[in-house]
Amino acid sequence: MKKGYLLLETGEIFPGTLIGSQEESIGEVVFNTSMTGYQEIMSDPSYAGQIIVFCYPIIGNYGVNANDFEAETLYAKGIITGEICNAPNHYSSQGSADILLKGSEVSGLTGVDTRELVKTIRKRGTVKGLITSDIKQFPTIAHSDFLVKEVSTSQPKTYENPGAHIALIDYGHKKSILHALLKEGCKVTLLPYDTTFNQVKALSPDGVVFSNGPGNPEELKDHLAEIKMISTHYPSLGICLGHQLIALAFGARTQKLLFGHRGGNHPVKETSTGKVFITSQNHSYVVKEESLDLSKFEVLFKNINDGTVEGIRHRNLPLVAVQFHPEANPGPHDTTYLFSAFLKSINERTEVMSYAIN
Ligand SMILES: NC(=O)CC[C@H](N)C(=O)O
Repeated sequence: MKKGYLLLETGEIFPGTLIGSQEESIGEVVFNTSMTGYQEIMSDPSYAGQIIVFCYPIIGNYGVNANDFEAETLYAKGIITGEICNAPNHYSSQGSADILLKGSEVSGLTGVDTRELVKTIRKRGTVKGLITSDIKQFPTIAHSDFLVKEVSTSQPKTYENPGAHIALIDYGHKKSILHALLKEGCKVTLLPYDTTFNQVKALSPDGVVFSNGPGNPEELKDHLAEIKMISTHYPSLGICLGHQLIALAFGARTQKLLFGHRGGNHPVKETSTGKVFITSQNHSYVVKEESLDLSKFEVLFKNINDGTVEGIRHRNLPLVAVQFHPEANPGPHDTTYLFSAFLKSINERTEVMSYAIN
């Protein structure tokens, strides 16, 4: 048991015991309030560059297994827990969370006062942190926010199925998004983040999904013109980073929240009906409502806790984008209907429809 620390760039020090690779690691410290789903959270590529603090006091009690990964590897920079369970008990368990961290070369810290740490982040906002075995000066390392390239597929990959053909633009997709589309019977072609309109056109897909992903959406500003062309010409669904990119592409702006929304029980309200859905979320940035062109878009969902934009719909195009994760995993399945609604919008699209570029 090796003693370690989480040093925050704002000066606070949180002692604990090193777990996982036990290596020194620096990242943006964010917290997740989900009570379950630690394996899916740890393997969600949207956490690239971040150190995840689990608010739930014990992590690892039901182990990890081959089916619950959201990506091939873990991209997070570290894991912080109150307690980690090294004797998991579940019929599907194939190993412990600590062994997974070690095998994936991800560092971590357990035995940390996560309540105090979360209160600190809520006060300070998201800050950088260093997992280390000794207390030292906080390093000044140039930090890149352009993480999408690291987590996106480098080559197109096709998953055959008899249904509608969906191009899934991969900014660091969670496998659950791919699986939700395959479950709808779709053929899916996974495409690199920098795929152009002409490359999409060459595939003649029936629709396009813009995936989740890590970092600041503004880092992808060079791709916005292509994103606008693609989402103007094909029925499109944006999820999380994909939602932010669509909003930016149509001239809106994004801003960083003080400490983001990460958890499995974020309530959102459908503005047209007042109906509330409980959603899974993981994001730092939001679309600024006042920057949306309301003659072209309507706000489809709003977060009940802080009133931020959780979804938008184009008034004339079959284009919907949501800030939360309809694919869940972890989290409630209240909004999985958005995938079938997307497929419906594709099937109802008639040949004569032609969309003017907005
Ligand atoms: N899950 C995501 O796609 C996250 C989007 C973006 N990186 C954010 O933090 O807001």
